[in-house]
Amino acid sequence: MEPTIVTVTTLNNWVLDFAGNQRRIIESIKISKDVHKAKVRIGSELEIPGYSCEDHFLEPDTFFHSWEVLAEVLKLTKTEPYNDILCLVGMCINHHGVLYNCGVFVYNGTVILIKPKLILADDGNYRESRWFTPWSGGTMVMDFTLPRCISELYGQRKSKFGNAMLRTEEGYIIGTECCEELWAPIPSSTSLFLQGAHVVFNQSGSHFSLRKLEKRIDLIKSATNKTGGIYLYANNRGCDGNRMYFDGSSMICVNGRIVASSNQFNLKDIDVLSAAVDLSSIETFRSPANARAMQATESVKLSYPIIDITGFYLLCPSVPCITQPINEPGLSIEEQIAGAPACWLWDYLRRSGAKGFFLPLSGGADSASTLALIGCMCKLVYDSLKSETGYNKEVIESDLRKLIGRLPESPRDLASEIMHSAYLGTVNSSEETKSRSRRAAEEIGSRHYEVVIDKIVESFIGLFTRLSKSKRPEFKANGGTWIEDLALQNIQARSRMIAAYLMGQLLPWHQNKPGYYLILGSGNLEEGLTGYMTKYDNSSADLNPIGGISKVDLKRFLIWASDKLNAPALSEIAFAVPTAELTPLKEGQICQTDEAELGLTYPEMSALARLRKVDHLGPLYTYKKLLSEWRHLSKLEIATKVKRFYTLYGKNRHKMATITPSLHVESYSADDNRYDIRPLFYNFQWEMQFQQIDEDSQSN
Ligand SMILES: Nc1ncnc2c1ncn2[C@@H]1O[C@H](COP(=O)(O)OP(=O)(O)OC[C@H]2O[C@@H]([n+]3cccc(C(=O)O)c3)[C@H](O)[C@@H]2O)[C@@H](O)[C@H]1O
Ligand SMILES: Nc1ncnc2c1ncn2[C@@H]1O[C@H](COP(=O)(O)OP(=O)(O)OP(=O)(O)O)[C@@H](O)[C@H]1O
Ligand SMILES: NC(=O)CC[C@H](N)C(=O)O
Repeated sequence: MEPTIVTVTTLNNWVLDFAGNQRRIIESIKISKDVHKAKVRIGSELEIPGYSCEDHFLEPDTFFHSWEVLAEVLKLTKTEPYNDILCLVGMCINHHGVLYNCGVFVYNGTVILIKPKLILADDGNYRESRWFTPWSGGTMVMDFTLPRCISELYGQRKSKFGNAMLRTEEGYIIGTECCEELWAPIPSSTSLFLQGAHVVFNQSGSHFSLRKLEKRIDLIKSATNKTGGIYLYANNRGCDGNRMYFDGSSMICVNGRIVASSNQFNLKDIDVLSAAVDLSSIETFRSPANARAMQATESVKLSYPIIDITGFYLLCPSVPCITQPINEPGLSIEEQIAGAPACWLWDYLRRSGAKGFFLPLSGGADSASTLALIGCMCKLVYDSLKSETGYNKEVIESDLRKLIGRLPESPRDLASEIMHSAYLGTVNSSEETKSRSRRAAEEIGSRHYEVVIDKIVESFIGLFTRLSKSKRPEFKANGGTWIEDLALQNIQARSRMIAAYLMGQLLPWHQNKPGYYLILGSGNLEEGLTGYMTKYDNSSADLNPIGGISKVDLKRFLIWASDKLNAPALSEIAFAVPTAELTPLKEGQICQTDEAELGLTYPEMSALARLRKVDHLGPLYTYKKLLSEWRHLSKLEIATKVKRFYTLYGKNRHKMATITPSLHVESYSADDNRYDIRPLFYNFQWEMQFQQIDEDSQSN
């Protein structure tokens, strides 16, 4: 047996919060040593400045403060009791005027090696090459002159910079790769392991998206299941100031099997994962694998430079037992939909300085889902308050005291302080939705109000009739045109948002609290894509927790949440027919339903949206693909649905410019600002595209 103890840290860091990030990094090193007696501590990608700094990576301040934080790490690890632990820290570094995304190896107060990222992440949400350059110096290592704040500490003037591996006193070889390098067809870790690395680290900034963890686990396991070795994967966690949620799930893997994993969703600011691993198991795994050996001997031509870590022994001879493999982590879709937004909302709330949320609650599935997510957040906060210890408990307690002035006695108690909702009814609203809205709010614990907004709407219409010399717009049901009908719908919806901002501002004052409440919007992903919402109503809240989630998944989530939160009204809402309630009721009954107005069902929209964004198909190729997928429909029916979708999408794309910021969840997200980068307006006649669809669908 050749045992050692390693730790992988998952920190909830925040962009440019250098003081906070420093506290968390320092504390994580202390825990690694004090609690876990570890020989190795690795942190995530860009943990010092925070992953999502974006154009702040162009500011010299970001680099300057990052070095200052690294100086504190050097001071901590220079002497007893926090020396003799190899640390890998993530930060940005300017070398000869080129900006690199780097991992910095530190041992006993010395910078041993700076390893720049070799392959940058540039797809989907990522745009790293806007700021950084990938290292293209191959296996070259150069001298790096350390800045004065480092050299003044202990006199180290130079360090190594480049693509190298490290060697311990016993001869164990250590390498590292950075996030995207694992996602490439030939990961850097493969050549590191083939060239003899025993342990490879991965520093990641990998965001949550539904069903993505499975792919990540496959990649992590595949890093060692053919080459053998120990793989330490450290990811960020939390909302670091943007639309993404970094979902932790840091892992330790030995010869293709996961031996430890941190949670995907929790509220720990500092999460240190450790494992006792047997280094001798690598040789026994490797030696029978001839194919590996053949490629290993071939790969020596690449020949990484090796840097010795003087005085560092990786072995911990007194480890009593080795950590055993665990089941692969994985949560249901419902748990993922609850987990990511709940954590993201808590980070957003505590970091924004707001005192709570205000939600226009219609009694429909979208706003009820938003309410349920707040319910899940309150439960998570309360459960964490009870279960956490030490640093993490102190942080949760301090955040709660700042937010509500005390510690809550239950999730509902917390909700009653921070969650506020209102049914904003008009003559077009029904008793059913009003009652469902009230009951759902009560069950979650939201302070609920019932407000009638007819007078506001009427005064807007009055404003126009004075101008139009009494020419009064009418609903279509009352003999008006579509133009009149839409204008009358839109003014109701838009008035709601204005009323919501008024309530979000004045309710805290009325409740003798300082501050303001964040206005929550509740447009689902398909509504955003097709523009089935009113511009400057739902497009203009402060944040929208469900904007990246499909209505199909939201329904499943509501039924699940109804059970978990003991809130029966949520499941009643999930089974109700979605309706905007913006047009007159017929004999007290709803006559406007979403799917009938749109001419598409929500599952159909979800499928079309996936083909547009994930498969990158335009109208004609979408139609062609669906001919084989939707065998239950005729050519003509498919053509009509594809054209309807693309007409709505093309006509309403402009609404994405003012869309409420939402958490990134689904791979076919339509968030124009960061993820779905496309024009603001189209010729939505799609002349050539639709003509070809027509020719084909009308032929035999
Ligand atoms: N190319 C372009 N670039 C920039 N802006 C453009 C534009 N084209 C129109 N616009 C602007 O957009 C406006 C039209 O958009 P908008 O005001 O949203 O109005 P619009 O899209 O016409 O109507 C909203 C639709 O959403 C439906 N809906 C469904 C469910 C719920 C709700 C709800 O609100 O609760 C609403 C409602 O039934 C209606 O069909 C135009 O009046 C114009 O100001
Ligand atoms: N009567 C209402 N009271 C308060 N808010 C409302 C009311 N009607 C609409 N809203 C707000 O406008 C948003 C958009 O309405 P929409 O009809 O699209 O969603 P919904 O009613 O929540 O769900 P569904 O589409 O499933 O009926 C709602 O999510 C809600 O925030
Ligand atoms: N930061 C990165 O390199 C991201 C890599 C990867 N594509 C992911 O989504 O996790």
